[in-house]
Amino acid sequence: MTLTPAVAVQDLKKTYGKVDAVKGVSFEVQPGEVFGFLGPNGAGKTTTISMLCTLVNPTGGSASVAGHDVVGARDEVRRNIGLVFQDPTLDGYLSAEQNLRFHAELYGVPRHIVGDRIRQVMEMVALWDRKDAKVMTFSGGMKRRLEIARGLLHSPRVLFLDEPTVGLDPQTRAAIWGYINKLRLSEDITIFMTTHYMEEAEYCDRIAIIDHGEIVVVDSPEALKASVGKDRVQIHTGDDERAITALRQRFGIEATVNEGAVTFAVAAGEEFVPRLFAELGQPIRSVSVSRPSLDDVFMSYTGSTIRDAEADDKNAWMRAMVRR
Ligand SMILES: Nc1ncnc2c1ncn2[C@@H]1O[C@H](COP(=O)(O)OP(=O)(O)OP(=O)(O)O)[C@@H](O)[C@H]1O
Repeated sequence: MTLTPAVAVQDLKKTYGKVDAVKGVSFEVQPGEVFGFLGPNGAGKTTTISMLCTLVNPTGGSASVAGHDVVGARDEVRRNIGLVFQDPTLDGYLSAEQNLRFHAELYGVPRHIVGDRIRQVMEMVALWDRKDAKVMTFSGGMKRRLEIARGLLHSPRVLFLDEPTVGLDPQTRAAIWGYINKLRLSEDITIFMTTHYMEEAEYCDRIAIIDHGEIVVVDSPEALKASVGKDRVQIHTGDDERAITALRQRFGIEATVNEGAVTFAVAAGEEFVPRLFAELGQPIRSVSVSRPSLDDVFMSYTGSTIRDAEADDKNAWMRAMVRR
């Protein structure tokens, strides 16, 4: 038996005037998966998620969510999805519980189960003891947790999270991920999320790397890291310039100075270290070898780091502003 994919996307496109925000992406998400879109600001993540949630009309291609077409069956799609977007849409003057009741009514959650369901989702994000407090008194992290609870209230098949932890401190981000992981165990749900944080992409079953409106590669974080095929070696030396020249001349390796250490990529890093000590001809004070990170994956598939890609996007935007 083949299951209907939770999300199926075929050559999906979105053009805003002259900007090709999404240039024909195709992928499938299986039921129960946590699937992430990883890419720098401006890569087209929000535009894609907005098309899947029926908030933006595609320019071309097709997509279905929980088996329903995002253009032809918008109401069915909406009934089957939960949304947590970057900008909070809670009513600060209402209590946490009132916000959820309002949403339950909007989504037609049957009256006789609303009370229990509200308690269940609020307990999941550890907010039940704050149910009567006005949302305006909540911290950013509490609001995001409440939004996740609200997104789950009507038991959606697919939960869409657009940058669920952006702007939150590391501790709160870790807590949000704790809730998301708990959620996978307790609810029969598929999670589709976007992020530009490498550490977050690690939590996903599979990720699609998206850059300039195109999917560059889709796979599990482990498989992607293995595909880079090289380890990262960092050495502390007495003279970085000389070490870099020696690496180039003796091994044909291009190294750079990164985080205060001479850094380069090489296959089977641990086996390379003894050769390095024997043949470099320069004093080495310390050495570390690490497996490739998702940063290295992004770099190897796109040719730049995610931070540099974001800086370029910001610069392009600033140039456009200056030209106006
Ligand atoms: N409503 C719009 N009108 C015009 N251009 C848009 C609109 N929405 C997005 N864009 C452009 O489409 C491109 C993709 O934007 P999108 O918001 O999807 O990227 P993103 O990867 O989600 O980045 P971020 O994380 O910053 O939201 C960008 O160049 C953006 O300026």
